[in-house]
Order: sequence, then structure tokens, then C-alpha cells
Amino acid sequence: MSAAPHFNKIALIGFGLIGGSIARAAREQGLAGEIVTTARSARTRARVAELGIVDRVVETNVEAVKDADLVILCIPVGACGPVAQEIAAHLKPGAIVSDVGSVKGAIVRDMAPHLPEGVHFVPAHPVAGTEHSGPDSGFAELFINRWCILTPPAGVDPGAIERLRAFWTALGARVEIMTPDHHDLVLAITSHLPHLIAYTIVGTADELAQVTSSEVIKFSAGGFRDFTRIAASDPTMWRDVFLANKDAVLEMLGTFNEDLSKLTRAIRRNDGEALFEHFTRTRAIRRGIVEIGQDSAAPDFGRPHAHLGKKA
Ligand SMILES: NC(=O)C1=CN([C@@H]2O[C@H](COP(=O)(O)OP(=O)(O)OC[C@H]3O[C@@H](n4cnc5c(N)ncnc54)[C@H](O)[C@@H]3O)[C@@H](O)[C@H]2O)C=CC1
Ligand SMILES: O=C(O)C(=O)Cc1ccc(O)cc1
Repeated sequence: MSAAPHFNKIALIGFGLIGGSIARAAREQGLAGEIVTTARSARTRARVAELGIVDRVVETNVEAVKDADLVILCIPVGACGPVAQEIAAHLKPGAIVSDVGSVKGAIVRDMAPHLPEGVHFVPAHPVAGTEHSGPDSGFAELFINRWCILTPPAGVDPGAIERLRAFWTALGARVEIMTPDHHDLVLAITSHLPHLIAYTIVGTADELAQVTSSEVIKFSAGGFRDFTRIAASDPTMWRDVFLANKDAVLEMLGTFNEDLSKLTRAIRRNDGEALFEHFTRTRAIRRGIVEIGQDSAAPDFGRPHAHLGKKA
């Protein structure tokens, strides 16, 4: 494993769940001489300054990236293209420019054309998070034992990729490299579709509750309760994810709808055998995930997010 890297200046564009977690972890691990972040509103800047995690919080993205060796965009996917355009002329030659967006193809298409020769563009996606957002939601342990996927475009300096890999490794993550398109297909089924299903089912239950004046929320135990957590995720972030990963999500939705139809038919036909077989197969999949230690969103750190580490 490569040694922990050191950057003279890290610039974080956006200080929400992910930016705030990177700042906390990078500071704890001593990965930066200086960490500078942006926050758009005066209120958030005041709160970030009060938290005391970063060295400076500034108003403009241009000011933040000046002389930075590592620039990470920690903002909604749809904002990355315009911000890349805004900062392009102010980036230090040799700087590594990265992001944390949940979609990668659109990020590469939106950001790459703006970035000048001489900066190293290495997109990244830490596959770790919660339903919370904003400057208070981050925590240093978020990335421990979670994957971080890098999707460097062809021709990017291998040294820059290795430096970013070492950065994420130092934050506790396991790093894997893949193409943006492969990333988007895999994440469409493992992350994006589950969020869409949660948004759907919570909305459906709410409508039903209103129409029937029934106690859906009161009796929301077990499965439904888990869906409400996911469906509480940030609306701006998820709007951008579905618009940016439209093709892969629609492809996975097509397959999902076919499989849902098969289960619907099995119920209608009282086909207990088909239902039992299907549930047995999915139970084995879950048990396989648990065995290889991929079951929890984060270990139990005894903090407000501890529920994420709960074992089944
Ligand atoms: N929330 C999660 O669980 C995860 C999120 N991601 C990705 O991380 C990125 C950030 O998400 P979070 O930290 O959760 O969001 P957040 O809502 O907690 O923070 C986003 C920050 O970006 C700022 N921002 C929004 N538009 C901006 C713009 N045009 N210019 C400058 N700043 C802007 C907001 O003011 C806020 O401070 C997203 O791209 C998301 O897809 C990746 C992994 C997990
Ligand atoms: O809160 C949860 O369960 C998540 O799934 C968090 C999450 C959201 C978006 C990502 O791109 C990665 C992880």
C-alpha cells in the first residue's frame, strides 16, 4: 500500500455531507498543509468557521482553488460542469482536480472540456453516505472500509491517479478503478434504483394514507421504515443523479419491471413455489454480502449515524 500523501493545499468546493467528511478525515490524518472550502451562503460560511475543521472558508470557488494541489468538487452532479468552467482558468498547473459525484459519465462529459492542459482530472465516487446533508452532517469515519471508485479518462498521468488513490486509502477507503460507463451501470442497480424505489413507495404509502385516512406512518415498522430513511435523502442531489444517469437507470428499470411482473404473476396464480424459490435465492445473496463484510453503510461509531452499522 502506498504511503499517505501530503498536499500543501486542498480546496473543497462545497462543505456538505461529503465535503465535510473529507475535511474532517483529511485533517485527522494530516493529509494537507491547508484545507480551504467554499460555502455559498453567509450563514453556512459562519457555521463552517464555527466548526473549526478547515483552515479557511471563502466565498468564491475561484478564490478557493488558487494554488491548491488538490481540488475536489463536493457538490451536486448537475453543478459540476458550470463550476469546472468557472475555476478552469484559476487552477494551478499540475493540480489534481476531482469530484465525488454519484454519476461518472456525465461528470466526465461536463467537466473535462473545460479543464486546461496541465491539470490532472481524476473523477471519484466514494460509495458511502447517509440521508443527511449540510455542514453538520459529515463525520471523519464515513469512508472507512467503504469503496471509492476512480474513473480516470484515458491518458491521465498515472502518478496523479496513484496520489488520489493514496489519498482515499488514507481516508480509510478501498479504491477501485473502472470506466465511467461501467460505474454508471453498476451504480444504477445498486444505488440509484433502490433510491427511486424508496422515493416511490413512501410517496405511494403517503397518498394511500391520505385517501384512506389510515395509520400508515404510525405502523411503519421494518421494511417501510428503512425506505423512509432512504427517501429522506437530498432532493437536489437525487434529481441530478437521475437526470445524469438517465440511460442506465431506464435500462435497469426495464429489467426491474419485468422481474416485478413475474412476481406479480406468481402472487396472482398462487404460485407459492415460484415465490419461495425467489425469496430463497435473494436470502442467499444477502448472506453472501454479509459474509464478505459489505452489509453495512458504516461501522458503528457510537454516533448519530450508528444505525447505519446495524447488522441484520
Ligand atoms: N449524500 C450521499 O450519501 C453521497 C453523495 N455523493 C455525492 O456527493 C456530492 C455532494 O453531496 P452531499 O455532500 O451529500 O451534498 P450536501 O447537500 O450535503 O452538500 C452539497 C454542498 O454543495 C453546495 N453547492 C450546491 N451547488 C453548488 C454550486 N453550484 N457551487 C458551489 N457549491 C454548491 C451546497 O451549498 C452544499 O454545501 C453529490 O454529487 C453526490 O452525488 C456521493 C456519495 C454519497
Ligand atoms: O444512505 C444510504 O444508504 C446511501 O446509499 C448513501 C449513498 C448515496 C449516494 C451514493 O452515491 C453513495 C451512497
